[in-house]
Amino acid sequence: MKEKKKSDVSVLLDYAGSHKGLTFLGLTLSAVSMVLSMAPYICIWLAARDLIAVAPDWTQARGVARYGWISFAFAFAGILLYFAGLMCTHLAAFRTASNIRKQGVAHVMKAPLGYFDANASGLIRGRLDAAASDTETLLAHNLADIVGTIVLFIAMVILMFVFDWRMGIACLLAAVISVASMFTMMGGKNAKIMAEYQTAQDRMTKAGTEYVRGIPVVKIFQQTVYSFKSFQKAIEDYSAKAEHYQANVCRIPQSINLTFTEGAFVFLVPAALFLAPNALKHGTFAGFVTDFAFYAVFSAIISTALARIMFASSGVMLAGTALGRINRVMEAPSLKIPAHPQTPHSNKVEFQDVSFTYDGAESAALTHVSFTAEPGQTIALVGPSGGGKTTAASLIPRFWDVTSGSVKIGGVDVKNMDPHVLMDQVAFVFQNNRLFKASILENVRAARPDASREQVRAALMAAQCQDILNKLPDGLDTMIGTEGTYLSGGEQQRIALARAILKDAPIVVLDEATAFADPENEVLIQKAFSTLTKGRTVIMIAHRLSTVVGADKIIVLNKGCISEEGSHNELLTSDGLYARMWADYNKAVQWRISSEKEAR
Ligand SMILES: Nc1ncnc2c1ncn2[C@@H]1O[C@H](COP(=O)(O)OP(=O)(O)OP(=O)(O)O)[C@@H](O)[C@H]1O
Repeated sequence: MKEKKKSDVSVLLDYAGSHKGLTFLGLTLSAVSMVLSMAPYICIWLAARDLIAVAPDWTQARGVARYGWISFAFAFAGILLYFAGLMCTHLAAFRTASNIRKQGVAHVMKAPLGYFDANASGLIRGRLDAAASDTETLLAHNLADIVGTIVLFIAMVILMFVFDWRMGIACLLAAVISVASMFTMMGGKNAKIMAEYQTAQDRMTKAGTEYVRGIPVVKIFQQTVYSFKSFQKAIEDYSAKAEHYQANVCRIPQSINLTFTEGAFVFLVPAALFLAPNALKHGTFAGFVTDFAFYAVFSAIISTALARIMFASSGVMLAGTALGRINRVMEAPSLKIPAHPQTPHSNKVEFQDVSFTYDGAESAALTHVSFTAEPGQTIALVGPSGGGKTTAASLIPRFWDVTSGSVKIGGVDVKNMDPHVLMDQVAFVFQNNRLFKASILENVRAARPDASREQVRAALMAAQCQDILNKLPDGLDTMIGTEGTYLSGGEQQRIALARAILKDAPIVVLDEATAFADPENEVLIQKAFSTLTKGRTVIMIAHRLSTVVGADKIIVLNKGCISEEGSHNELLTSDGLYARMWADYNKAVQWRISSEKEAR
């Protein structure tokens, strides 16, 4: 049997968990308060009827004051229940929104790290935050208003038809036209247009963020916003989608709605005139006027109710698109966790016939790559740009999972290891070191939260960071990135090396990027490297060939394949790609030395 598709609201209510009942309680209270809110209108009508009946001797109308009190009591009770209902729906809405945020973050945490390359964490957070707040409005206000108004409508229809079904129809006709015009805005083609409009808004926000990030480049090259084609296109696209949405979805229904909401009694006067002769024949003029007053008063409630529905229905649409955004976060792929994790027997790292293609890429980034790093060995990955070095290194911590073949640590496929054990086994130092806006202590301690201050200090010393600590005002407790405390690229890298040293993992994956370091920094970084790599299995991505001369094995990756492998001397003898790269590298070094000499 085909499974019935759940409505957006019930999917959202599932996020409320144990607070779902509170939402229903809030909705019930809101519905009851709406029914009670009709009482003052009925009392006004009853008072008007009594007054008209005894006119012009008003003193005869003894019940009027009583109606006033009853009306007050019902209005007061209605307001109290409405507030109690709102308290319930608000509590449930806050919990639902926080559950959405928590579940979204928890789900994304299970995604492979590579997922964050294509989905910036800021964007995911922004998407979740905005979607959660949109649902908050629906669950806290809109839903209660919709349920309450529907109940109010039903009660009104019953009441009106009990009095005079013809006047009832006249009264409701305007309402039906209004509601029908509004419903044409929802669902089908219009929901698609609304979703496109929201997506265009998302895209513009994303492109705006990229533009702000790229402002330095724009300024340096004296460009204008128009040089940021994607941002310009996103703005134009958003503007077109917004106009399309206004023109095709909103304009006509909202005009009809406004006309009939404000003029809910347009059909009432003709109906009254039509029914007047017969009514006057069987009753008094006073009775006829009173009945007309009843419907005139109720048409005012219809206007209020319609305005409420109109406001609330936009909340439903907004929540529908918000749910779409939440679903996109929830669709993030999860890292497959083994049911029976295996423990590695050693620190050997093996690539066995590994091929890997990025999602959506036309060609493979790695093809049939096999190599082994024995425990304690240093393996250098070298090769032209785009050869696959970073990709190969990223497969060890499961940034991505191999397309075919296997990556093993100590004889166990990384896919069969407990992810926590995998992370404990391997320390990473990437080019983009990602220091947080926090103290140096906290930055280094991120690798091992239970480490003492002394252990952190020792790791910093081993990573040659003495000079950094000496020059900073608060030493270990200096906040990085605030009040002018900024570190150079080389200094940041040494802090990141301290973090890896503190982690004390038996396997180290290192993206050696000293290109931006000055000679002094470079010497210190090299010393920190040798401390970090001593006695460990090291996979090193090398950009500068001087650092790989001492490696146990050099793997030359070109266009995703291993084109050569061996020690430095072996590769020079075989006179292939590596030998050419080495010659080029030496030429570049010679050129630098001679230009520096000339400059002096
Ligand atoms: N996230 C990604 N999505 C799709 N393709 C990618 C992605 N990252 C890298 N690639 C592609 O995979 C191939 C290998 O890239 P990789 O970054 O591993 O090379 P590399 O040898 O580390 O290069 P470099 O020395 O310039 O850092 C390249 O063709 C690259 O365009």
